[in-house]
Amino acid sequence: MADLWQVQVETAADGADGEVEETLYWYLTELGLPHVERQILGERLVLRGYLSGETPEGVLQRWRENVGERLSEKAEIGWRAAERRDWQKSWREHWRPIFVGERLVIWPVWLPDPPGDRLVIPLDPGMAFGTGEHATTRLCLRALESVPHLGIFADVGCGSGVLTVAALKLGAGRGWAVDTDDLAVASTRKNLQINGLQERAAVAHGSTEQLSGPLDGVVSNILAEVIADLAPEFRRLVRSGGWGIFSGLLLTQAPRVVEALAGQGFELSETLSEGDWACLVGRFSAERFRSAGS
Ligand SMILES: C[S@@+](CC[C@H](N)C(=O)[O-])C[C@H]1O[C@@H](n2cnc3c(N)ncnc32)[C@H](O)[C@@H]1O
Repeated sequence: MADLWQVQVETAADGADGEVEETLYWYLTELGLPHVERQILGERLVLRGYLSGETPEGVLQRWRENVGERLSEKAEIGWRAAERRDWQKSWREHWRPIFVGERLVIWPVWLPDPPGDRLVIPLDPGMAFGTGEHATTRLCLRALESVPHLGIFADVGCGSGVLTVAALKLGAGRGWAVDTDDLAVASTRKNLQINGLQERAAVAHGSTEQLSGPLDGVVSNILAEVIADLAPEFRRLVRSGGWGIFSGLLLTQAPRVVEALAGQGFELSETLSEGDWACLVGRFSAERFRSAGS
């Protein structure tokens, strides 16, 4: 078994085809790649990421067929066995500080001298998703900045823990972080420790079944279908008037997810977007939920 798989997608670098790049990022995220490196080599754009070596090669083959159905003419797709140290080296070379919203900066923990005029989130995400490189993470961070009272919250699908750490630094009192992936749970614990916040958040393996309310709010950056399926759970957990921030979805998927959430009393106040990605921001209202008879 390979230590890791290095997955690489190559396409024309020509900017007119930004849509191809967006689509490729989407497919890479769906495959579960936590970080995607982007390099321009001459006329070619190369997107590269690393996946657990436990991923069966058949999964990669099926994935290539799916991508090929839409992009066979435009992208070359390949993978090879790689070692953990390849990933560590390339990751440290490529990941840069990421400035988000008005107040935050995500700072690779191994770099010196973070800026003094921002709330710094030193992070070592390891193999977990949540470096700030992906638009959906940045959208959730921007949305968190805008919530006046974060209170007690849950981060469902915490990945590296970046949203949990940010919410606590932005003034939340306490947090719960859950994820179905062991690597993410370990990464969130590590990042809470790096930030000295381990006493203010509880981390558990699993999903919403690990949580009980009432919470002041929930943030969840997963995938459109998962958020729609979890809508009744979010309602169960969040108090009336509490906030909700949901991402991991494309703008085209937003209406379906909004409908599922609205059925649980969620009132959308804003849809943030970056490229094709969307983030839903709103509150859970008691009235509509009760009148729906649930
Ligand atoms: C896109 S990443 C988000 C990571 C981080 N919160 C961020 O915003 O960058 C989604 C995470 O959700 C986790 N996940 C997927 N389905 C889940 C579920 N049903 N319940 C909890 N976590 C889930 C994945 O393991 C992954 O770590």
